[in-house]
Amino acid sequence: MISISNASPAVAWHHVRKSYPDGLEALRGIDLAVAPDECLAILGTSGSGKTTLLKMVNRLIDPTSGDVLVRGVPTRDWDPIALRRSIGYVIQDVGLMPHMSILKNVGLPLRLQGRPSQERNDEAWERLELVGLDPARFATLMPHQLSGGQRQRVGVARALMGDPDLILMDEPFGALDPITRRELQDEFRRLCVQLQKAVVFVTHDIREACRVADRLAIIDHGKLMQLGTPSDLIERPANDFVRDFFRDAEAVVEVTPGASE
Ligand SMILES: Nc1ncnc2c1ncn2[C@@H]1O[C@H](COP(=O)(O)OP(=O)(O)OP(=O)(O)O)[C@@H](O)[C@H]1O
Repeated sequence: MISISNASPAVAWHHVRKSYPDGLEALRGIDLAVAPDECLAILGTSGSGKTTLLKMVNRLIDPTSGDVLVRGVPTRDWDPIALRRSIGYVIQDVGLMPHMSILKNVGLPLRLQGRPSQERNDEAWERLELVGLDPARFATLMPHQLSGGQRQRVGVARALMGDPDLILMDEPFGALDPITRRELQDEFRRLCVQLQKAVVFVTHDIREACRVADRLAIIDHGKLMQLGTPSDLIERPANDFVRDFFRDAEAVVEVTPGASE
């Protein structure tokens, strides 16, 4: 599924460093690239710099030095609003507008682009179908009438509005029970294969990363420890940190789409 060699990256981090004003070095020289049809998981322990890395893509955070390129253009040359509107973004608590129907919530990105309501509603209807929510039932419901898993699907539907070629997700399945979480992970994996978009997602759950992503970037204390497919990392860990991360590798391999390829 990955075509890294013959396609320019959807996102690339070049020598990226980030120091916060209190002196903390959150990222210490990251080089990483995501192919246009690749799902990359950024994995690491709490505080390792995952979210900082992700938020640089849509310019919620700028690097202290180095470059982040989106579609070949450094983020500092992108207008932040135009950049954000061109990228789908899914966050853990989804952030739905409580007083808007599900259809209107999903249609919001197109509303911000000033697109007519019929067009917004038609596309939102299609996106709900795509994420497995029957629009005839869900379109008119309000967010509080949905379960956590259903709200998460709405978040994914909204991120797909306008057909972005790049989607960012920060712990998208974090707040769900294990069964719903697994179901959504599998469905999201199917969507990734079907839609062939660049997806970058942050998680600290190794099983989730192996289940959903093509490649994993393991970071620790702001440094890239290893980048590779799940089977690369399991079979050839670059160091003890990565080996420890995969301590229960046998169980991980069982759930790994790429591990047996
Ligand atoms: N605005 C800030 N000011 C100072 N330090 C910050 C700021 N934002 C993040 N940090 C620090 O940078 C480091 C990396 O944070 P980041 O949120 O990227 O980690 P993470 O890997 O996503 O963690 P988690 O899994 O717990 O969300 C942490 O030590 C954090 O405290």
